[in-house]
Amino acid sequence: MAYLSLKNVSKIIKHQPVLHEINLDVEKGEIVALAGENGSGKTMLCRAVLAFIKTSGTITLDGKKVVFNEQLPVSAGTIIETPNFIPNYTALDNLKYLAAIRHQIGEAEIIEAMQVFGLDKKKDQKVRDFSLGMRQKLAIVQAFMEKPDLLVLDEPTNALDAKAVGTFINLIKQLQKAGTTTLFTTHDPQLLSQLPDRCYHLVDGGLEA
Ligand SMILES: Nc1ncnc2c1ncn2[C@@H]1O[C@H](COP(=O)(O)OP(=O)(O)OP(=O)(O)O)[C@@H](O)[C@H]1O
Repeated sequence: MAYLSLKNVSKIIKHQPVLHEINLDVEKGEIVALAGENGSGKTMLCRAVLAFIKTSGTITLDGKKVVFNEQLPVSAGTIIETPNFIPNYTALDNLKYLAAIRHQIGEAEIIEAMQVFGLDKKKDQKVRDFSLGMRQKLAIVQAFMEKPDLLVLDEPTNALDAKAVGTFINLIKQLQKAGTTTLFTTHDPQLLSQLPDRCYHLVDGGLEA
């Protein structure tokens, strides 16, 4: 069985099908991209995999069922839409606050993760003074800093400059070598051509290879 498996996953909101009979298998360590027009269902699909929304059909991770609103069977790092940080906290304190939920990593590991985008130099700056791109980099750092088994990243390179997109591509490929599985959405043709092992298009809630 595939590491991440979706079987006939559908979601209807207000009589409108937003996900339609989605079947998708992702092997452990694969990098899979979801592309598609605005409103085609990419974010919904990410939310379904993360158990944030109730769907019909079956989603499994590592052979275990994903159940709405319950803890996922594997560790997951996520970016879903606009990253939410506490504006009056520094970048480092925001990450420490998040890391305190699982108690898996300490300050040294957090700062090491921040170094990927050079954010260690900005660690004592309050997030309210961060640019959009800096916030996005911080969102990527919070997603991978605990080295989760699965990354589900909704438009991870939004607001990133070309150099930072390159850094992101290298990062995800490095994590892949360590066994991380990544599902991400994007509108960025550069990212689509350079990063994923496989790419799917969503059209009106349906998946096309
Ligand atoms: N709370 C909601 N109530 C009703 N419809 C919703 C709700 N949230 C999302 N939708 C609808 O679900 C569909 C899929 O939305 P989704 O956010 O997954 O699109 P997307 O592919 O991520 O788009 P984008 O590229 O703009 O981020 C859209 O038609 C949207 O209007």
